[in-house]
Amino acid sequence: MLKTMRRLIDWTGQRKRWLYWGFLWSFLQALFTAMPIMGVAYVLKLIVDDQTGRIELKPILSLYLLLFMVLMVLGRFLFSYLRAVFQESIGHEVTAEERMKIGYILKRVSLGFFDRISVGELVGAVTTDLSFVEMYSMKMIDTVIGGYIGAAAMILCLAFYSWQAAVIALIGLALSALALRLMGHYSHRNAPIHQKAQNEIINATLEYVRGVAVIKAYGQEGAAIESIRSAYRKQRDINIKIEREYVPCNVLHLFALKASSAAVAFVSALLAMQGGLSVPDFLMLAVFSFVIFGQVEQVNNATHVMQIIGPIIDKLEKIKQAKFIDNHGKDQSLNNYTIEMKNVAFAYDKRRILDEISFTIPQKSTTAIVGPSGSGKTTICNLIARFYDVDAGKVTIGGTDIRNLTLDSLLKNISMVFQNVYLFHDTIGNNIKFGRPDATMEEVMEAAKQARCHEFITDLPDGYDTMVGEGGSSLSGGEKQRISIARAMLKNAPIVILDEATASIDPENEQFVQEAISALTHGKTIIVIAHRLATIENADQILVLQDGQIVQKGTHKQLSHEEGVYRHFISIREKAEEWSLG
Ligand SMILES: Nc1ncnc2c1ncn2[C@@H]1O[C@H](COP(=O)(O)OP(=O)(O)OP(=O)(O)O)[C@@H](O)[C@H]1O
Repeated sequence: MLKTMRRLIDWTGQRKRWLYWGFLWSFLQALFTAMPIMGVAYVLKLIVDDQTGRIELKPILSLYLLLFMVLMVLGRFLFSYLRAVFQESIGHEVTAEERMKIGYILKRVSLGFFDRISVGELVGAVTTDLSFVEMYSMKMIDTVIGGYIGAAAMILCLAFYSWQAAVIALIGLALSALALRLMGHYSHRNAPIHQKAQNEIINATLEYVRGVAVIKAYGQEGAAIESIRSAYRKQRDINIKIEREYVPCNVLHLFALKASSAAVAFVSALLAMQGGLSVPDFLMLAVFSFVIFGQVEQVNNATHVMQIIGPIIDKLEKIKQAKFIDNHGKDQSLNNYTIEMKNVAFAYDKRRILDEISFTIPQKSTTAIVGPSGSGKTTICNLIARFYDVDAGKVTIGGTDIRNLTLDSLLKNISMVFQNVYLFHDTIGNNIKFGRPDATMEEVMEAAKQARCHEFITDLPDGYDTMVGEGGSSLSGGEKQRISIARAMLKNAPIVILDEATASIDPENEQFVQEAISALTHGKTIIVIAHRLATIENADQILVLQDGQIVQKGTHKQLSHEEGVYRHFISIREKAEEWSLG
């Protein structure tokens, strides 16, 4: 627990000194809790002395007492307020920064990072995990450190009247610490299992929601729900196990403190009976024995929570240690957009996908990439946009190795239109604006007009303010495609990478989409994963990929006269297009 607390304190970074100030306020708060008790005992002593005729009390004393009490109460509330102000905002501030840091990191890592970490783990980290830390971290630090500081202040006051009572209180604290250590040991063992079960729940739920159409179509609700149920069962089991181990340790911890409180009261009574302690002092120690461990009693929760927070911090550290793909890049402007791949090799993990790939795409020309499914067409595009780094060889734009650019300075030159369009759960206007956030509404509409989607947008009841379902679920394939083209039009980057997804679009929509694409690509350097014969035939260059290698390169005219994959591919396409026309 102490290790996790130290990590949490370090985690607060620059705000660490606020925490330390908070500890000082906790100490003063405890003193201002103890002092009224001591004050009352003192006054009691005076009253007894007065009644036994040893002294004569002056009436003004009651006024002093009242003033003292009011001051103590005010002081206590003031320090409690200061402690809360100094400590409690830290958690919110640090987690907000942490979320932004993670967002920034995710923007700059390679896509391979997302293959190594599950969506559930990532979503869990920025939602439930960080919220947990936000809610509990500072409270728990305050409970533990504030609790022990408070107890130390009270024991100090006890020692002033009876060293025996102080020693007993210390023994009680030590025994409770032992029980807490045992609790920490169990929690430490269970926390990663708890975390894993939580990630499984998020993964299973996301999987279910994403695949709900397929699940319904195949009538497999039962099987899909089963994986969610199994995740919930695992979490239930680990929670029960945690509770079972927690309860005995907790009982031991509370017993040690309560027994020590009772022993303080008992020893004080003995001392009073033997004349070693006045009656008012005895009464005061008895009151102390009830309040001394007030906050320490709650440290049991902190021990448990700290053990959950430990693996969360591990996970956040793991995400934060992700290497930025553009660590060595510089912000540079490009003025030539000729793309070149030289002897490029690439593998996902260990599976080699591309080998010895070399080609040049002169600026303002169109290059079509064709090849069988899985041959690596999308992978080539991903390497040009530096979603991944090449394993060998290099990719240059305008003669500059793209590894020498920051991602921002590279990607501002590239517009991408993907086969699987993703639209955000936001208005249509904002989805288009994503291409250039500072664009005016007029510019958004102009891009939409060129992308042939203005009309259908204005036909919607809320026009550009129409909310799009997550992933674009409330629009047709062709509509989504045109909105994504409008987004790219607004960006107006000199290089356009296009996954020409025509298969899922009906002929009427296809014509609109083609018109939109022509408007987008006019005068740009274009790389297109081509499916339509017209695109392939009109390209300035065709790259034919097979088994991760470029097996043919040239214009349609040149390649049609060569024996090889291209001729075969074209004949299949011709048949397919005849079919779709027929
Ligand atoms: N993130 C990934 N991790 C591991 N393997 C991947 C990943 N993405 C793609 N692959 C594999 O790499 C190979 C090439 O994929 P790629 O998407 O580049 O092919 P493609 O030619 O564009 O295919 P299609 O025409 O079907 O879209 C495929 O075998 C695919 O399974």
